[in-house]
Amino acid sequence: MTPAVAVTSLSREFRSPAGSRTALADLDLVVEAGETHGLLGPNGAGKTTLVKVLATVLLPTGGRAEVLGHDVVTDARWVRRRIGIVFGGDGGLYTRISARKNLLFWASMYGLRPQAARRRADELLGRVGLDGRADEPVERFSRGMKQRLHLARGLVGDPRVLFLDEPTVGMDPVAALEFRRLVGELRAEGRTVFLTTHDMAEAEAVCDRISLIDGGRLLLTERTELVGGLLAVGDRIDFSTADEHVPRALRERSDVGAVDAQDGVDRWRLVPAPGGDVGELVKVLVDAGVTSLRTSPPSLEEVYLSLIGSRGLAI
Ligand SMILES: Nc1ncnc2c1ncn2[C@@H]1O[C@H](COP(=O)(O)OP(=O)(O)OP(=O)(O)O)[C@@H](O)[C@H]1O
Repeated sequence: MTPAVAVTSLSREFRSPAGSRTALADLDLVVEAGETHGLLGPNGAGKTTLVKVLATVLLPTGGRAEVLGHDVVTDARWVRRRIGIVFGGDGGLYTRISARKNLLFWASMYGLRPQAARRRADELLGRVGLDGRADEPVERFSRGMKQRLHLARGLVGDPRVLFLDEPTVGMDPVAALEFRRLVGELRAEGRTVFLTTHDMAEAEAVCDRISLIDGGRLLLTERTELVGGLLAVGDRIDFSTADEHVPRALRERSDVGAVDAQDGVDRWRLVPAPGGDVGELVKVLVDAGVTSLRTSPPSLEEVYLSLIGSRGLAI
């Protein structure tokens, strides 16, 4: 099947009198059709630039990018008709008019007749939970409500591929949860969702695969559930004990990397040292009388911090 996104040796330089800056450097990436793919990376990594190139908003300076098998430069019109774009902020929304009128306007831009446009607007307003405020000017909306309207706008053209740049910034936890449900629905409808996020829990919850980029280069692409296995350390072991000698004694062992107190009464987390045998450590813990043992692979956040580390602060 033709991939939703295929990027080959893609580069993008920004030139200015002060010098040139490489936002994307020789990037290769494939996003399969129907996949929900998350793009992670520190500030300035090139995430927005990549999404803009794929969405035909920005021209690449080298390499090639295709959406659904069509070149984003030479076939930009074809691509535009099949994608939806959701960028955060106020841009792209007409704030003096209502949410409904915004959607009707965008529906007319996609060539929908008035009746079909009204139906689409109603359906989308309900889908993003704005039906109760549909006729208020957007300038009265909170940031999260504007973000939800952006989402609705991105869906007006019934896109096969949806690009979302930081889609849940400004959403409250309930709206963010609703957003995850919505992404699940879009996925079930066979749409491809390509999203950038700084929210690791969100990426873990909604993405089939994750790509990590830094300095305009691709560091890795992996299935979300396998990302934890990329760290050359064993599973974490969570346990409960009221006996403070237990964590202290564990820290003395050469096969233990760290033992840290966790949220909750008498909860601890043991991280094995590289090469530490998780099975052996579990036995040690059982013999020490701990309770509520649970092992889990390293989280996406741990992998991210381990791979990107303090580079995330050096833009
Ligand atoms: N219009 C522009 N002119 C000059 N440099 C730019 C422009 N847009 C982006 N850049 C530079 O390109 C690099 C990548 O920026 P980009 O916005 O793609 O990063 P990002 O990964 O989306 O970051 P963030 O997580 O902060 O949103 C940065 O160094 C940025 O300063």
